[in-house]
Formats: sequence, structure tokens, C-alpha cells
Amino acid sequence: MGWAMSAFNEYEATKRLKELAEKPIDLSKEGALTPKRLEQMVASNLNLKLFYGTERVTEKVMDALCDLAKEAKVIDKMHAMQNGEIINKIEGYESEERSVLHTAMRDFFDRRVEAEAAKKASTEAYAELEKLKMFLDTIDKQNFTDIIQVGIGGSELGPKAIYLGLEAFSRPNRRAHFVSNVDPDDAANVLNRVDLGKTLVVIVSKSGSTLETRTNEELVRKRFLDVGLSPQNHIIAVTGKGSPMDDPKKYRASFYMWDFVGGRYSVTSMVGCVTLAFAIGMEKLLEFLKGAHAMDKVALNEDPYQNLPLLSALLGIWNHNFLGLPTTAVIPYSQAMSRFPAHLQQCDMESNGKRIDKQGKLLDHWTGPIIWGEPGTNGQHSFYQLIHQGTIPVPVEFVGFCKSQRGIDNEYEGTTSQEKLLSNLFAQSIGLATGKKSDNPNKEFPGNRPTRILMAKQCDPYSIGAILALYEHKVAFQGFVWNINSFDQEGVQLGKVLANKIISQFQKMRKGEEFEKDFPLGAVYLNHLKEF
Ligand SMILES: O=P(O)(O)OC[C@H]1O[C@](O)(CO)[C@@H](O)[C@@H]1O
Repeated sequence: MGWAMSAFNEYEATKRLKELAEKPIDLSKEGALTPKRLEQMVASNLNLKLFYGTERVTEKVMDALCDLAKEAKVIDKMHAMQNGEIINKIEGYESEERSVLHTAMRDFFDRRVEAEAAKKASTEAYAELEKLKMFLDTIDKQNFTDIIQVGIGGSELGPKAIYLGLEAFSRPNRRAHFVSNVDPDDAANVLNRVDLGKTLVVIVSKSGSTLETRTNEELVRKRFLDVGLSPQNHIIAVTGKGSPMDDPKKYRASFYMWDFVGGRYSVTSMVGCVTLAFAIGMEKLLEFLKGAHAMDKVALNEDPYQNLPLLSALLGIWNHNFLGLPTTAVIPYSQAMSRFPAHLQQCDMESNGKRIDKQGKLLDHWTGPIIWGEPGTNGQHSFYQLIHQGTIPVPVEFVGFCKSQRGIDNEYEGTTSQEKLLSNLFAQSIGLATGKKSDNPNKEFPGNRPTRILMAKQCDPYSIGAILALYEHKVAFQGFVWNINSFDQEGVQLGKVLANKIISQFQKMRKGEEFEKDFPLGAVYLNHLKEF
């Protein structure tokens, strides 16, 4: 691997942005943040509004960012992705060589992508959805009340984030639970709170070989047997065609996904749909898929101001690559969206946590930011001290909803809870921009800390589908600009290989056999275990 000037650093727009970043706007200066500026810097799609006047951008910066998108041909690359071209690859090196077609999992409402690969994928996805409808019709005739999804990474994070986001829309007496960690207490806690006789279990693993999921499946199967129930009547599978889990006789039903849908992009495939449909019903699941599909079409819009995923991606690149801010906080002012930042950690960091470009060259610039976040207002009582007065400015992507989901509220001291929630959201964004001068350095707020606010009317199936897809495409657009492969995850392999070495040592240690020489580093820890 040799060093060479990356495509990103060769763009004319990059050179202009570097110059502009030498003297960026200071939002804390008197008169910098005005109502006029806030009014002008609003973009909207699908009844979502993105307020970006509290970002440290000027018209010149925005123009250069739009030119960067053009130079990087990001819309052509988005078309290529949605058409099913083989974009998951590293030229000149062994790599996955796959298409990336999570958009096909929801492309059956209106415009269908005509390209053969995409059309075939959406046809197959629709067939799985039809199969799911029929399966749930049989389930509805029995008294199942709970579903446990067993899976990890993309087989849990996204499905759980969206389930919690839409739990308010659940059918009566329908609950979902999630088991992911190989920590046996994770499964035990869930198994202890359901009536197994009324519980379905969906084992989700695209590869069908993930150790945590295989281990948890066996633990769950044993639990059903221990209470005299047949696992066959309760356990269903979601896996890749031909995976080790593709064994329909082992399961009550099997649903499929394909290698062209990455785990972290698989919420709208059967990976998320089985549990979501069980909990909220097919009608609301289809609303969720419609929202995602609508955003897929928005993502093809050439004009960044009419393309919220692209606009978000460009603002993030400005903060990260040009203002030099290493992390990004995603803070939903919605308790229902409490696990959405965790999903985005995988979606963004497993996609763009890369150090080489698509030609295998080491990069001379930053790629994916560190993503983190918790709901507001809770974060205000936790990490906002650092966000306001710390030494590392943190760009914040706020997500807010005008209305609560359940409509249960109370007027206290002249405002409702929802109004108090929104007041805090808007105040934080303004305060982080303007700051507050003080003669007492301990009470001074530097301000000039970039944020933006994505607003929707309500955290409902359609809006959440649109927001999910917005972030999927934001990640993809950033990868397109950086010329990296956002769709494989070689970085997770080394840990698995070393863990398997130590697992083998555990096996020998249990049998009283010599194990130190196999992996001396691991042996040190194992030998210390005996001393506890
Ligand atoms: O669905 P599977 O194949 O069990 O994989 C689970 C997760 O493990 C990874 O392969 C590696 O973390 C993720 O990309 C994936 O979402």
C-alpha cells in the first residue's frame, strides 16, 4: 500500500473548503446568528425540516460543499448503488464484490428501479413480505403475545431501535424483546419475563454463523425443552440463503435476506420486518417501508438543498474534515428513539471506519467520525457540560418531533411536557451557537459550536422510515465523497479470530490439558482467572 494524494484532497472544492476553513464564521459574534439566518437555512423533504443555520457555514462554504458533491459524482454513485451495480469492492484486491441493495427491500410501492439486479432483488424482497403476511395470519389465530429477537449487530441494533421508536404503535398485547449479547444474563433476563408458551423466537443471522447468536439459539432451545415445549413450534429463522441456518426443518418458518444487504442496512429486510410486523402489524410496517422508500427517491435529487441525506452528509464533512471535529453526537429529543444513536454507531462507524480508498491506497485524510448520543433532555443532565464548555467541540445532530406519540401530556406551570421538551431542544441549539460572555471564566460559554435540527411532525412509522433512510444515505454519501468502500467490515475479523484462539484454550483448560503454548498472551489472562 503506497501513499498517494487521495481523490478527496485533489478536488478543487476541497482546496476551496480548506481555505474557507482557515477563517470560518463565528456564530458567537454579535449579530452572527439572526432570525433571518435561521429562516433562510432550512431545507425540507417529505414533511421533514432540516434547520442548519446553527452550523458554521456561509454561502461560500455551502457553494463549495455543493461543488464537492458534484466533483465526487455522488448522485451518479447513488444511482449506481440503487441500481444494484457491484460497488462493495476494493479494486485490485480480494473483497466482497457485491451490490448494495437495501433500497430494493422497500422498492415496491410506486417507481421501481428498472435495473435488472435491483428489480430482481425487490421482487424477491416482496415475496418474503408476502410470505410474512401469510405467516402472521396463522400466528394471529393463536395466542402469541411476545416475540424475542435473537441477533447481534445489524441483526439487533436497527430492529430494536425502530421497534422502540414505534412501540407506541404496537398492537394490543404484542411485545418484542431482544437478546444479543453472549453474556448469559442477557438471555436469562428476557426469558424470565415472558410466558414461553405464548412466545415466538426469531433467530436472526445473515451469515448464520455468528457465535453469539448460535450460542443464544442453543440456550433458548434448551429453555423451551426444559419447560416441556417444542422449539419447533416457537422458533423461526431469518438468514441468508444457503447459510448454515438455512435449514427450514429446524424452524417453524424461515425468512430470507441476501448478501447484497449489509447487516447495518438490513432493518427494512426480514431482519427487522418479522419482529416489527408481529408488534405493530403489517399496515404500519408498510407505512415504515413507504417512508424509507420515499427517502430513497429523495436521495437521487441532484440539488443538495432538495436532498436532506446529501445536505446532512456535506455538513458533516465540513465539521469533520474541515473544522477538524472528530466526533458527532446524534441526540433525539424523543425517549422512543433512545436506541437510534446506537444503531447509527454501527451504520456509520462500521461503514466509514476505514483507512484505505477503493483502490487500496492508504488515505491522507479523516474518514468516518466517532458517532455517539443519548436522548435529550436526559443528555442535558449528563454530558452537556462538555458539549458547552469542554475543550473538544462536538457537532450535534438534534432530532425532534412536534407532537408526542401517545398524546398523554399535562400542562404544568403554563406549558405541556412536549412544549418543555421542544423548548429545551431549540434552546440548546441556539445556546451552543451564541454562547454567553462572562467576566467569570467559569461561567463563560464559548459558543460557536455547530449543531443542526431535523424536525418531523411525529415519531410515526412513515417519518421513522424516512429518517432511517436519511441516515443510511448520509453515510453512503460521505463514503462516496471519501472514495471508500462503506459496505464491507473487514475490521471485525481480527477480534473474532483471537477470541476463537482463547475459546480453544478455555476448552483445553476445562479438560485439564496444556493450553499456554497455543496463545501465550491469552494464557496470562486465563491463568489469572483461577486467582479470583
Ligand atoms: O447477521 P449476522 O451474520 O449474524 O452478523 C451480525 C453482525 O456481525 C457483523 O457481521 C460484524 O459486526 C455485522 O456487520 C453484522 O450486522
